Amino acid sequence: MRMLLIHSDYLEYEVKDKALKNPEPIREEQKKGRLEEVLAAFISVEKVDETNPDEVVKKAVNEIKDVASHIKAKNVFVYPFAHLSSELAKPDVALEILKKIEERLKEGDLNVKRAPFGYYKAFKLSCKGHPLAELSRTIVPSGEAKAE
Ligand SMILES: C[C@@H](O)[C@H](N)C(=O)N[C@H]1[C@@H](O)[C@H](n2cnc3c(N)ncnc32)O[C@@H]1CO
Repeated sequence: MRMLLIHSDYLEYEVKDKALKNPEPIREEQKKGRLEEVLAAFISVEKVDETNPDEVVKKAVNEIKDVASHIKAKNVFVYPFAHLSSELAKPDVALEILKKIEERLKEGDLNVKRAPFGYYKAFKLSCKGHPLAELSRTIVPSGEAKAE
């Protein structure tokens, strides 16, 4: 899994079109979304994650919580983003993993949204620019060497 973490004044998105034949079904109110003072987690789920989804979910949640507490962000946006890797996991596996990350984060005291999966989306972001405002993380199941 590859994550790009951006601390932003806000993140807003608008669903434009289907990017998969069968995108995640969404309600009207999910076609647009916005959070203020947010840690945006742009996530590419990778093939290697299919070997142990539960472990990568746990590691991703820990990383996101750790960064959120350091930058004192109470809002997190889980954002499916297929552009951080050339070895993407299958969509059905990726969606399940992203849903689990959202659920686990919600168990804590963070306010969490997840952007819809399987769509082209317009989005606006306002990176804060402090030293911890732009971070990336590579997460793999243990026992898997990550080819650089
Ligand atoms: C396109 C761009 O504007 C938008 N932001 C986009 O990326 N859309 C992606 C994700 O929502 C999702 N998706 C499919 N596979 C994956 C995967 N392995 N990991 C994460 N998302 C995935 O399916 C869409 C097409 O790849």
